[in-house]
Amino acid sequence: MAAGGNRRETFAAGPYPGRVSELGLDSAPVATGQALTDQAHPELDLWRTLPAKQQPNWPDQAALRGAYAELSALPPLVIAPEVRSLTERLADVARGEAFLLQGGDCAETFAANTANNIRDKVKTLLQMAVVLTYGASTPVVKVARIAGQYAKPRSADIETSTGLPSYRGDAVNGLEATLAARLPDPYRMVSAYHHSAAALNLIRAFATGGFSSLSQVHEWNKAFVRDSAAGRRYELMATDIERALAFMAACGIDLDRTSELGGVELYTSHEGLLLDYERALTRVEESTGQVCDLSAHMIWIGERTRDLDGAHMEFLSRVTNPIGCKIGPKASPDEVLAIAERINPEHIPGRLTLISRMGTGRVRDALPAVVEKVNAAGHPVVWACDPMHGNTRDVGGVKTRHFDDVLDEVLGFFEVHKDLGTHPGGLHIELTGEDVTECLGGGQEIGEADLGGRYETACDPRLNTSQALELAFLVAEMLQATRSRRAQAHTE
Ligand SMILES: O=C[C@H](O)[C@H](O)COP(=O)(O)O
Ligand SMILES: C=C(OP(=O)(O)O)C(=O)O
Ligand SMILES: [Mn+2]
Repeated sequence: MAAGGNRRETFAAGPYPGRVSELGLDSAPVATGQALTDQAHPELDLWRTLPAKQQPNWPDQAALRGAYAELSALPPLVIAPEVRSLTERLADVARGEAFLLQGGDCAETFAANTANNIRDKVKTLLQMAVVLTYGASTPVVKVARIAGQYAKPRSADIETSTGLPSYRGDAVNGLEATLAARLPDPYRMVSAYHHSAAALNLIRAFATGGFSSLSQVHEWNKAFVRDSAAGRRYELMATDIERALAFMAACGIDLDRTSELGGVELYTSHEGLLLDYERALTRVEESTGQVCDLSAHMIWIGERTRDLDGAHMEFLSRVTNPIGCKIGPKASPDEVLAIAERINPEHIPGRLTLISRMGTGRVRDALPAVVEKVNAAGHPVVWACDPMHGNTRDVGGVKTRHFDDVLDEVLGFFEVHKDLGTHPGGLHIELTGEDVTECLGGGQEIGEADLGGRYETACDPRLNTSQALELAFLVAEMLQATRSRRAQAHTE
């Protein structure tokens, strides 16, 4: 590929108007902190020559270069061996030997990046994971949307209600409804890095301390089942889990030791939207030469930026992290196969997770052809279901989702995989550990009139703790059914 030649071309689109050379991308040595291009790895900057959707219009290009230089010099947030171990875990999912649980905020904010919020989110995710582990009788790979989910793609550049530029995540601009707050500031990417580092520090402590031991997480689940009307429906399964744990303890398994490694494995993820941020935190491992985006373990490409000839696909195809790609109802089977070929030409199991987000009305008719096509080509993908983004609705100007729609899309996803004999590999959920009132329904029967109570999201409506746990219990039942069907087929 004529990398050098391409970089001198005029940008077709994207955040940098003018020629690359005018920005000093191809001349200044990296060490000065002025360059945006790594002279040793020009292929990692090829994306700059392609149209990049959903990038902020940074008003100050010098500030962008400054922020980029600062980020490039900072230590990575995660390390390459962790990234590789997540790929291995996801390979287990692709083989049908594990289940993926990915969840967290739609948009993290700096203000909500507090110890309690982080604790409660991690707690909810771990509680869901224990229930799902029981349902699936396989390990659950836990990946949080946390410590970096600070950039948002938006439908409109201008917010209708205020006439202001849309909020694009705390890494870009502020949520406050003033023109000054909504102006993109590249140094917010540096703040996002520091907030991510602080969150990760706490998450790592939670993961290794007694906080996340199996018996502790089960105690929380017992409290949910005992103390809430929504939880009481799941008493039977909670009792079964209790029995299973008692059996393990009787066998001498220490439930307070969270794993052989002495800690629960919790990985981080976010949408790889801001390519300058992702590029600045992409590093080449000295010992292996492996290129990793060390801003998180897993990075996903959104529904709005997954164009095959776009900058996101170009850049993220070059990092070796596990990559997710959102697949909406309009994606054709050929297009999805092309995405698989592009991201994972070597068919590495665990490298690619296809996250369908079709909507409850479409999943049953749109997903089968996609799964069949990718499967027939022998791609070892993880099939995950995001039952949130295809089910957003407007109720009196408030964005919400109904629990029944969320559940029905998951049900449809399981039905499709059952019919095709493929593994319904995972769930991708927007959730919080707080008792918010952003999604309708669930055992608490949140109604339209309740939405105003605690509607706190900076972007999309999230399941609250109770709704998230209910979903886990219901999906665990679906997984149990899948398991007994498999066992039956085995004996026939
Ligand atoms: O999280 C996903 C998208 O950023 C979000 O759904 C876009 O929302 P919008 O349609 O309000 O811009
Ligand atoms: C933007 C998101 O989803 P999608 O790309 O599927 O719309 C998201 O996951 O927050
Ligand atoms: Mn969202």
